[in-house]
Amino acid sequence: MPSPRSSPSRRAAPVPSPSRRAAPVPSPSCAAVALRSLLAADLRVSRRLGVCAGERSAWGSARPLLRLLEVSGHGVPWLAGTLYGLGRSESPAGREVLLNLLFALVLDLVLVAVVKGLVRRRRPTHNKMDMFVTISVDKYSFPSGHATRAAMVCRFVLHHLVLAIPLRVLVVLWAIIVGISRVMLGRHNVTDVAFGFIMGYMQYNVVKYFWLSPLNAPALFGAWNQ
Ligand SMILES: CC(C)=CCC/C(C)=C/COP(=O)(O)O
Repeated sequence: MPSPRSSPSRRAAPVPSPSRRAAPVPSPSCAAVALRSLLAADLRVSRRLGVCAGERSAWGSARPLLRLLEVSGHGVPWLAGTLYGLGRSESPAGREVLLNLLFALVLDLVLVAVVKGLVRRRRPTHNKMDMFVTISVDKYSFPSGHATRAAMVCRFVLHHLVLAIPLRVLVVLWAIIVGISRVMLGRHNVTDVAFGFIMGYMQYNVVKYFWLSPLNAPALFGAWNQ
């Protein structure tokens, strides 16, 4: 006996009333598709370029050298060196430059922490978290703090130090290599470093705009010059 359930009339799907039909899924915008493709390509390329991500990686033997570069662009040596220079400086002009460099370095740390905290992009999965002195937001990778610092310091040094051409070239090369090494070490994706360079470059404009001098911060410089 066929069960009543299998009768064709009972199995026909009910036609939903117009008000109960599922809402159409909005198709992603062109910008969203482009962004998703860019990020997917970024992850793929960055993984390939992470050739020093571990001792056993393709270029693992170069890792100690790249970690040295990592320290050269780290906030601690830059802050410590600037404070030391400020303590030793005997010329008002030198003190002015170093005080503004200190302001630039602190501004960089704050802005990078804010953006990292907002974006919360995780570091690449192939990164080994064995970095020299980090703060809590450094578990995030966007933007690269080394890239922002390198670009900003590079502009700062080129504007305020009188250097021979070979040294100027060396400063620019250092900034570029610090950025590239972040991807090779597996610390960052390419877009973290690219955005970091742009952000650091623009941060220098902020430092230039708010340049501290005896004219606009007489109390600061007056206290120092006594
Ligand atoms: C603790 C201090 C003073 C600075 C932290 C510097 C640091 C670890 C930045 C992270 O750089 P990346 O974003 O390039 O990995």
